[in-house]
Amino acid sequence: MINLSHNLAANIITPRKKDSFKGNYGHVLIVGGNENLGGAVIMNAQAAVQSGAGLVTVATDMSNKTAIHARLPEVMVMDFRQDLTKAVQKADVVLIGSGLGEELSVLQNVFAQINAEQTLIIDGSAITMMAEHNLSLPNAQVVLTPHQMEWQRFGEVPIANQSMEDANWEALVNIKPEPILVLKSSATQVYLEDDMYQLSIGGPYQATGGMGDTLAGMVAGFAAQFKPLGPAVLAAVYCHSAIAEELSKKAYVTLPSKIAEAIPAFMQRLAEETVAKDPVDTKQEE
Ligand SMILES: NC(=O)C1=CN([C@@H]2O[C@H](COP(=O)(O)OP(=O)(O)OC[C@H]3O[C@@H](n4cnc5c(N)ncnc54)[C@H](O)[C@@H]3O)[C@@H](O)[C@H]2O)[C@@H](O)CC1
Ligand SMILES: Nc1ncnc2c1ncn2[C@@H]1O[C@H](COP(=O)(O)OP(=O)(O)O)[C@@H](O)[C@H]1O
Ligand SMILES: [Mg+2]
Repeated sequence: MINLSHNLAANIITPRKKDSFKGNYGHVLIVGGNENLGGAVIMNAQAAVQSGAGLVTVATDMSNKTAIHARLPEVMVMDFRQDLTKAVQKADVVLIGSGLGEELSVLQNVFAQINAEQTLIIDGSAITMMAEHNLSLPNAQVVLTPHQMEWQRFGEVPIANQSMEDANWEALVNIKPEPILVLKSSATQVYLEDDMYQLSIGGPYQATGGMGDTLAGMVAGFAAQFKPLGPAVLAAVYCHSAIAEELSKKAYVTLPSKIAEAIPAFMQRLAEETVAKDPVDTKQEE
């Protein structure tokens, strides 16, 4: 077990190169939000944009379009019931499942289009549908972000056993291709290659709807910009709870949208630590 520490995040969030443009920071496609759960994709998208993804497109139920545009003018919107072939092809990272409800054909279409080089983050309703319909993972770089009930459904590990590392590894052995597992709870664990990382920050001020949707958007935004994928996921998980913990000093609950608003300033502080540690290198990049 490795403590998911500040340094793991600080090492990956580095200053941006002066001659870069949006194409260097990845295109995220978010697929989710049925007619009742559009807020989930707004929270995904807000977190992905604030994390610094170069471009963000949301494929969703069209009843969500005006709300998304009103909240997030940075984001492009399309109907998740149209052919998603081109949209998936253009994406570096696809996040599917937050607020997706029971839109099985949307899930199957994305699974059919994704390729082995792309990152696929699977959250919320997509995990529940995979369990209900016995779907396998597609061939992609997969990150699963279940809460405890979703992991019980898909990984078939009873919630009571999920604090036991071995029980989760046993379930992971049977899942191909091997995903990165972010098992969310009051003591979130990340299973990555042969290691389990334990988050020791965060708290019950995070127990509010949309908190996981915000995390999923951060994972997508970080995965779009920072390589390799594993450390990017760890950094997103750490920053999400570190921001919440900071906000909790002055707030009884830390709303997901407030966490998203605080992401750029928090990332800037971590990037400045890189400059302080390595001033010569950074100067050469200017
Ligand atoms: N504003 C929105 O549009 C929101 C949309 N949401 C979406 O709604 C869909 C359903 O997700 P839900 O998680 O609400 O419903 P689920 O039915 O998938 O999970 C909730 C059930 O799991 C149980 N549970 C046990 N341990 C838990 C744990 N550690 N964390 C959470 N639940 C635990 C709860 O008691 C409850 O019975 C997802 O796609 C999700 O992304 C939610 O994120 C809430 C906000
Ligand atoms: N008591 C708690 N302590 C720390 N983190 C918590 C606590 N309760 C919830 N969280 C965090 O909030 C998020 C909840 O995710 P999830 O249940 O998927 O939310 P939603 O689907 O409503 O967006 C996870 O990141 C989880 O770790
Ligand atoms: Mg969730």
